[in-house]
Amino acid sequence: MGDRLAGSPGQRSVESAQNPAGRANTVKYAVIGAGAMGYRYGVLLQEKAGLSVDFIDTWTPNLDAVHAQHGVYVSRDHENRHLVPIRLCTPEEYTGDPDVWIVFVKQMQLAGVLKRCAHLFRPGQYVFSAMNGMGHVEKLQEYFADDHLVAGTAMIATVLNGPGDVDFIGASGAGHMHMVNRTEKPDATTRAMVEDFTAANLNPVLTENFMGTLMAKVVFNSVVNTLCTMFGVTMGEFATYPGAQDMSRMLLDEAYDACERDGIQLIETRQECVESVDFVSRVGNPLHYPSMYQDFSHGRPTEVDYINGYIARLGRKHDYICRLHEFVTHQMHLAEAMRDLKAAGTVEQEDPARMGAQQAA
Ligand SMILES: CC(C)(CO)[C@@H](O)C(=O)[O-]
Repeated sequence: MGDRLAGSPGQRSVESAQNPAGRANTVKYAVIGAGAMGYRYGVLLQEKAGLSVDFIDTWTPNLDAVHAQHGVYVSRDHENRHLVPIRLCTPEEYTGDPDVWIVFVKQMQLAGVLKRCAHLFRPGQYVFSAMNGMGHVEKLQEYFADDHLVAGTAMIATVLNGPGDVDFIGASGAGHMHMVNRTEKPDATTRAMVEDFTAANLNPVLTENFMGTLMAKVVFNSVVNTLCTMFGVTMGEFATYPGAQDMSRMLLDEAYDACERDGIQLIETRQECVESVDFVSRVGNPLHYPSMYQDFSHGRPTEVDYINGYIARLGRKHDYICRLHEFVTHQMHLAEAMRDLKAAGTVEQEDPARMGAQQAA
């Protein structure tokens, strides 16, 4: 274990020692992006796997809250809210040299955050990210070589209640994730990460199909994230609609057609994906509002361009027009635009009295 990060040029050697959880493992992690998923990965690696984890963030209210309360408040399914001490600072304040960076930043903020962290990146360090959507890999490649880049997906629901306050949705050990090397060739460090993520109860599955793994999650999110957000419903509420599976199948078929034209072999069949959307919505996370809804309801831009929009662009690349995904992308942007107009007071709020008068007329 001690030499698992040593070996090839530019790689580092990590001393073998027992960590507090009694495992022979001294990999140091640092999380960039202390939001919902960043907290979930970092806190679980720290608490369950007993590993050293630092957190870096750029959102001042989050930094202020964590410093004032000396940690992050963690709940599970809205219960058992307790304080977990963590080390959190800005990229400019950070002086550590982790072995593996874990990156969870919103797609549209990633380039700026990586630029602020650039002085911290050193040869030999690995990067891992399981962000929603597609667009992050190219940005990470600007700083990390392909043989030090591990991507992934997380079927793990988490909500940031506010600065320094996170809610892990689902029972301990519920949910799972996939990991895949950019080179599609797992190495010793990747296997060590799998071991750490397993100890952290994140249930990782290692694959050797880069695009097929990442796109399987993008197509999943292209259904539940976008539809739940547009209609302001939980995943469970969506699944109760009798036409939910038909809608899933329509969006998924088009997404699979685009992927196939690009030579991407998804790790799930179309039918498995329809069933996965249904199962995760109905059984896995019925009470969860997907992360896109959390952005939308807090007045932030959504990641739709990196999910449905990405699928649509993939199709266009092969002269295949994903009409549903293009339309849904527009609808989501329309919803964002109308939300912003209402917030700015330039669109009349619904007036029940006026509505009644119109109906009577
Ligand atoms: C839908 C989801 C819960 C799947 O893990 C997650 O991707 C999310 O909230 O965006």
